Amino acid sequence: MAREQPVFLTDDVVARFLRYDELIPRLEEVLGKFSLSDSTEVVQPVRFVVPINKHNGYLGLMPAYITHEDTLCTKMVAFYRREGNFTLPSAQATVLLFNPEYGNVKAVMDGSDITHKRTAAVSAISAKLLMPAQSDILCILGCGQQAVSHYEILTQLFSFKEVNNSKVRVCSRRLETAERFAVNVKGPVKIFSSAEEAVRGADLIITVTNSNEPVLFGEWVKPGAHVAAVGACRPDWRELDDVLMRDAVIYVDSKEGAAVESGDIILSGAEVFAELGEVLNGTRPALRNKTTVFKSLGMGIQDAVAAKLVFDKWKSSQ
Ligand SMILES: NC(=O)C1=CN([C@@H]2O[C@H](COP(=O)(O)OP(=O)(O)OC[C@H]3O[C@@H](n4cnc5c(N)ncnc54)[C@H](O)[C@@H]3O)[C@@H](O)[C@H]2O)C=CC1
Ligand SMILES: O=C(O)C1=NCCCC1
Repeated sequence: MAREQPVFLTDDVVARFLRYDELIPRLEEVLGKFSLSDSTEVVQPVRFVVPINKHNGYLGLMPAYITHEDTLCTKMVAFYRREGNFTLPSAQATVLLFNPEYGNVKAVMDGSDITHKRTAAVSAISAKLLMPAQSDILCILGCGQQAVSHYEILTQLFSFKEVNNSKVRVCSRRLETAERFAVNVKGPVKIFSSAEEAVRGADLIITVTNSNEPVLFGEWVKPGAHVAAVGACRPDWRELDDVLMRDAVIYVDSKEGAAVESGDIILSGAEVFAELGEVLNGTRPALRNKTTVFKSLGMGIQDAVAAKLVFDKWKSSQ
């Protein structure tokens, strides 16, 4: 039998088929299974990272196999720490979806939309479980690609109050990035030039910066608030200071990943309380009344469920 050639799904096709309402339950299911102590269902090594020193970047390889869906997948993502007017986004991702029985590639997909949506969706799951029951104010630090997807899903799922003519506070290192963000998103934002002013009083704080030093300080954070910290994905990078890491209850996506990749965890010496998946599968509690941090690093299984969803929907549309 002749082998079928892989299909290439461009970013706009992926974006058309990837919907948050279908993605979120699949992420919840796979994260829950990943965090079961005897899980053999979900196989995912810690990301393998190759430094690209000459260009201040990294290439991350993110394979995963999910038995219950029979999904074999890997994402390759190159990411860069740089500021200024580069023509391309600071992360470039490609996803390969395999036929698990024979190992041939079924689909090659642009991984940008998958990366933006699955990361924001996982932060939204953390917010659903861990932010205060009455959460009025959302603050986003960083105004790049991830800030846009986080704004989209968080304002869709939760109703933040109109405070000073704005539901969402944002602050970025450069004012022009924040202004571009405000034009791009569909909805009101209030731009702050001081991160401290943006953060004080917020119930839900998202850090989506490419900083390698703290941008969020425990002293500014309202007791009981929830922080989803998405940047600082290298062992020597920080977004959060030691005070916040010491005082908050810390959740992560993967304990194994956090111990190797998260500068906020490694350098602060903070203890991890639980994986988000343990809350989802009922083995650890969601301490919503405390100040909580969800340290997100990104996982291959998140890309795998998203890629399978896209491929199945694309296939049935043919
Ligand atoms: N946890 C996860 O699953 C994932 C994490 N990431 C990480 O999330 C971060 C954001 O990703 P993108 O939005 O794609 O990057 P981006 O390069 O599009 O945006 C980064 C933003 O951070 C801002 N920034 C830098 N330093 C700042 C500071 N001190 N205060 C306020 N803003 C500051 C920049 O001005 C820029 O607006 C990156 O670190 C990336 O590596 C990306 C994908 C998945
Ligand atoms: O999970 C991902 O995808 C990424 N994580 C950290 C760095 C950029 C991409």
